[in-house]
Amino acid sequence: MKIAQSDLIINPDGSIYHLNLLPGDVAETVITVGDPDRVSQVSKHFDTIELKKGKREFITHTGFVGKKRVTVLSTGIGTDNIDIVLNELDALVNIDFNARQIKQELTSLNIVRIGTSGSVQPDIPMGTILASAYGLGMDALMNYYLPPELNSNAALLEEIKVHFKGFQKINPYLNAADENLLNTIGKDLPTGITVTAPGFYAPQGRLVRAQNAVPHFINLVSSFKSNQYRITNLEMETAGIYALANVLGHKALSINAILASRVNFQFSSEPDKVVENAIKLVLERL
Ligand SMILES: O=P(O)(O)O[C@H]1O[C@H](CO)[C@@H](O)[C@H]1O
Ligand SMILES: O=c1cc[nH]c(=O)[nH]1
Repeated sequence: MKIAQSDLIINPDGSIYHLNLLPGDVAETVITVGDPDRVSQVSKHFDTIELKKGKREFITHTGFVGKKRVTVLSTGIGTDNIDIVLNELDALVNIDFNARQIKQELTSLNIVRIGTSGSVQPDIPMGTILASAYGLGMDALMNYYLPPELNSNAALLEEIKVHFKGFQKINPYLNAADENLLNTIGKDLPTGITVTAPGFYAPQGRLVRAQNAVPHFINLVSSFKSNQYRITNLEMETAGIYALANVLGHKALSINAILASRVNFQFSSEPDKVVENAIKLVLERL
């Protein structure tokens, strides 16, 4: 079946609508970062850079790290952007743009997010590099997709729903990291469940001037425990990446540079250093 022009939008130069990339511009290993300025912080470590493209907040550099072709791409903030990035990355490798049809042979991308995040556990201090074993979405993205069959954990999600039962406005979704990426790039790192929030302030329990509808949000989040699992940190993209990667058959891992300690009410005085550590760790382990 042909995919409609309104559903898969291809620019006059043959590039995909938002990412502004041509099929072939994307490597099979894709690093995503939220901040567009972080793209060159990553690609400055590449041995060669073959292309730099961008549109809006979606900046892409593709090049080589040793013999491995790697793309680094900024997503901007939030799972609404993740919807665009994951669908357009998938289309670039799995749709024939001329025929507007799904290819016979599908490509599974390795997608590694390098993001910043806030810890909700006292033993995970600022400066920690943490791998997300699970992404727990508190946003609405996955209300619009059929859930993935792989890498979900229905029993753990049920326990989480019971824990958050007083907070009826959300329909949380839970997806696991790719096991192989977790055991290689995430090797020996602290792990946990990463909560993906639909905002930075009240949706992550911050109080500035507007009053919070969920006043003890950090306590609620940090007190969840089930066997070896607990919620470790808060950010704004991981759960969407894990869920859509699983829906579309890609492999994903999120690496978090912990900049805030929400239990100690502190924010890092050297955020760039922490992010640089996370970038180097990921590139060494690709
Ligand atoms: O540093 P990045 O990757 O943008 O990630 C975190 O930082 C942003 C909020 O400041 C959100 O995108 C959050 O997920
Ligand atoms: O606390 C934090 C820090 C970085 N990014 C977030 O989304 N939250």
